[in-house]
Amino acid sequence: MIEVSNIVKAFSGKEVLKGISATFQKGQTNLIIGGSGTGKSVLLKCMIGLARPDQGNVLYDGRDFYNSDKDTQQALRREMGVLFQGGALFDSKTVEENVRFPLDMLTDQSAQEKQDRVAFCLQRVGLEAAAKRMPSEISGGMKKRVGIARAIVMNPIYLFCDEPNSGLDPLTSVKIDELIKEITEEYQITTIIITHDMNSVLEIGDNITFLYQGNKLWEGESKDITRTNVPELREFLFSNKLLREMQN
Ligand SMILES: Nc1ncnc2c1ncn2[C@@H]1O[C@H](COP(=O)(O)OP(=O)(O)OP(=O)(O)O)[C@@H](O)[C@H]1O
Repeated sequence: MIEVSNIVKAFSGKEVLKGISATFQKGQTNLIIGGSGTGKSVLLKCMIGLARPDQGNVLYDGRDFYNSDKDTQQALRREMGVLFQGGALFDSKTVEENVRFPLDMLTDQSAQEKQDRVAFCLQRVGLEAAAKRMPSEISGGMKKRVGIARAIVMNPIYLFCDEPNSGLDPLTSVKIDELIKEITEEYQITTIIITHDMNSVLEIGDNITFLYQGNKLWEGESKDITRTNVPELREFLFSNKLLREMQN
């Protein structure tokens, strides 16, 4: 479980997060949604230690990230897997080298142990046959799968995904969503996903946090979201034609 409490963050005097509190449960896909520039990525950066909040705390199963010493922060970081927007693969490395990279950097595992773990993760995302290929030789959906395999290679307790569906066709998006949800449930990971994808909101939103101009305006499950009375959330949701038609 991750708890953020009263997170405030400003850049050059402009507050982009105005006191965000939320709880993200283990074994659930927790979505953060909201319009452009509303603070989703900054919140994610505050959670993973890439941007220090001006106020507030981030607790990882009770462990306070910003009030810990450097060694504890380092240990917590190793418990986090991150799927970056666009995949962030190394173009000059093969698929399996990309997945192995965190093991090379952060562990002293033997070559055999690493090979076994990489093979397991590639098999888990259905990419065992692509191990020797270069990122330039695989599709966008496959690249996301490589990113997921790399994000789970260290056996994370917490998984962060920044727009995992960006640039994918609807069918591939659904498959990526299903894979992230399966992995979350199978390994009981606390997963946080930033998304703009309405299908994800409806299909895998165990818990949804809606941000608007740096404030949290709504939190709940996907089954309740379309019945919301929050005007900003309604406007956000029903700018989507399909949802508008479902309403009628
Ligand atoms: N390093 C920074 N320096 C100054 N301003 C920043 C910085 N990072 C983010 N911001 C500002 O903070 C606000 C929130 O940005 P953020 O990237 O969190 O938005 P977002 O909700 O993730 O949007 P999008 O969906 O478009 O990615 C924006 O106004 C952005 O310009």
